[in-house]
Amino acid sequence: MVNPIIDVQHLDYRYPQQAADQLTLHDISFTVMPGEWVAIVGHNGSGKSTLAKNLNGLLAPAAGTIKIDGQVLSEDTVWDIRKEIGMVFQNPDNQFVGATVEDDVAFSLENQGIPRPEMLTRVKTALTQVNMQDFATREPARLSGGQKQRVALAGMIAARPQILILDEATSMLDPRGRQEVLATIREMKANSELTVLSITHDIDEAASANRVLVINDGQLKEEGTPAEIFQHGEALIKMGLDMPYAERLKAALKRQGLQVPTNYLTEKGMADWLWQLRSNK
Ligand SMILES: Nc1ncnc2c1ncn2[C@@H]1O[C@H](COP(=O)(O)OP(=O)(O)OP(=O)(O)O)[C@@H](O)[C@H]1O
Repeated sequence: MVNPIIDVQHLDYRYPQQAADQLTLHDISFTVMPGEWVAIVGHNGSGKSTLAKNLNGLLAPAAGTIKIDGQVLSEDTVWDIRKEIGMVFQNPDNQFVGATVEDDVAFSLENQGIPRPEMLTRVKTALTQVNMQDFATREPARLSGGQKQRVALAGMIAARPQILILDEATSMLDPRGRQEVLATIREMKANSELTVLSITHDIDEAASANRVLVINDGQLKEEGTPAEIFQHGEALIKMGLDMPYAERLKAALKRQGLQVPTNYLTEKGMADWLWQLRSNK
């Protein structure tokens, strides 16, 4: 039997300045299987980043347990567990440690004791995958927000963690840049049993997941496939997601009296359905 790689049970979290009866995360339980891609959505301030920081021990729960790859997260295991988790934040500024882009991407590899020739290959490949190969000798601080996010992602690609947590990690990229990064992550998943947890407002990123968790007011409110979650239409906006174009089109056609498919369709799926409708006339 395969065990979950992430197992969260009855997690409560409170920030130090919060009163004893206040919680930022309340009774959150979920599991993620190895190789799964899970998106976490929810409106601003619902507790998604707080959850991500609990998962790699940056914050310590008030109650509940977190198991990563079978190990209970505690003061004793946190350093081992962090080696398995790569995290990319919305604002990667605080994550840069190297004087140049390539030094920065190499940093975690040096810590892992990877031999230099392999390190150089991995750094180069990772920078090429995120389209930053021409910036290898630049200073990370001088890059744009989107470029910084690409470099932070390259660091994770090179380090090859078992679990990749993306906290709004594509938010500063333009739509094409986001698609490129998502394609890179899909490729990484195809080549290894990478588990991805992505916190996002981006509908395409959420649609790339196998499963979506909806967090509201610090609680896990819903869980389902992207198709199940996207059927909520207008309620998606309350969940912190933008409604996909195909769903907006469906809603508009429905208002015109057309019987539209109830299952979730991509833009291509919607276009195919419209073609079929037209040829059946
Ligand atoms: N360091 C902190 N100290 C105290 N409260 C905090 C701290 N960081 C976040 N919070 C509060 O905890 C709640 C959850 O914040 P969190 O950043 O986890 O939400 P989020 O869902 O990730 O939001 P966003 O989508 O805006 O990133 C918010 O009310 C926030 O104000």
